[in-house]
Amino acid sequence: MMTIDMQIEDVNVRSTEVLITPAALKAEMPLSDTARASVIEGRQTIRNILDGKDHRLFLVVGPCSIHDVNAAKEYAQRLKVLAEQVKDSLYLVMRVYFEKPRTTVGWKGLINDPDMNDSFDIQKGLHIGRRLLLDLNEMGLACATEALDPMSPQYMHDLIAWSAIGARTTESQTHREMSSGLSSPVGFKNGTDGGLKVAINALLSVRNPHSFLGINGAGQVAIINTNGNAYGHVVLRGGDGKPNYDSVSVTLAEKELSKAKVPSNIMIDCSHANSNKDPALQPLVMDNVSNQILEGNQSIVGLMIESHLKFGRQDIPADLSQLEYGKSVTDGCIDWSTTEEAILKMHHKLNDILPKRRQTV
Ligand SMILES: O=C[C@H](O)[C@H](O)COP(=O)(O)O
Ligand SMILES: C=C(OP(=O)(O)O)C(=O)O
Repeated sequence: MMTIDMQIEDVNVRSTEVLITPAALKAEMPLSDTARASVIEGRQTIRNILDGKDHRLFLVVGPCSIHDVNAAKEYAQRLKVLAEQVKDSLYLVMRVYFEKPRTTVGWKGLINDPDMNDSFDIQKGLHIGRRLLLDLNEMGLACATEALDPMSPQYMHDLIAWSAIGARTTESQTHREMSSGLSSPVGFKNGTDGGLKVAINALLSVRNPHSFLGINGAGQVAIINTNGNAYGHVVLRGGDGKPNYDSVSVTLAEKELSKAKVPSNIMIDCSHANSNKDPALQPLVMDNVSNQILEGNQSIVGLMIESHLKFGRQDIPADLSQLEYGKSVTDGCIDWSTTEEAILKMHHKLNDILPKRRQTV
């Protein structure tokens, strides 16, 4: 005889667990005056670059993902020194990615599984993430992240100067709605197939007010009513096995942005499909972008570089004591000395020309 399962709710839900509220996490780790100043300066500098009021390029540079706070802090100390050296031409923002969108499955980042052992201690992940962002901002480094889970900005966006919406979520209404309320500028990647239309549609959506379901600081389900975010821009990351950082692709992107009547602000992601996922190719992309600027490009405002202390990537071992310090556990990265060399080269190449371009005031 056929047995019928009468359960109609939570059929596929194993369990739920109540989390700390955003307000309680912030009360445990409040924004210090120094960190606040760093966030304000970071956001305003990037807005000024997007508005053509600051001649510099902004570079989002750092590990593909953060899994080890000590390595992230060591990286940050080096980046801070470099940022000072190149500050006349390049504004360096540290890539502090805690949430990884996966093509299928895999480790989803420090917030989701901080112990990297499928224990999914999100409560711990939120604490570690907020603490690290506070520490980095207190060092005077502006931080960038990918806004993936629509709830996590409530916990730490007050410490973020620039956000990305990734290639897998640029077309998602949920992510466009969330971005319309984010306090930082937001870069929308082109789709994984290389299509730019989804990112341009995102810009047209995100600049408008939205009302949607979310959580408030007290952790209550709420209607979130937003003003719209005027500081959206596209990020070219290549796709479908082809790059799109070259001057022809950039010119085509400019034409599409102009047709959509949105500002011609383009960021180039030197990694992902623009480097065919070979991190060693990223400095070549950086150099090509420098040459485009020397030859008169007016639309490129920033770059993204995946970089860590050590070159390459590693799989997460079952025995975590076997993890190699300072090496990515997601996409491959260039190492620190290559990063330093490539950024200094860009600075020396562009230092004279940048003050003469894009200035609106
Ligand atoms: O930047 C990171 C990865 O490209 C992205 O998270 C997808 O990774 P995956 O294809 O290894 O899942
Ligand atoms: C996931 C990322 O990129 P993309 O969305 O372009 O694949 C990333 O920058 O970490």
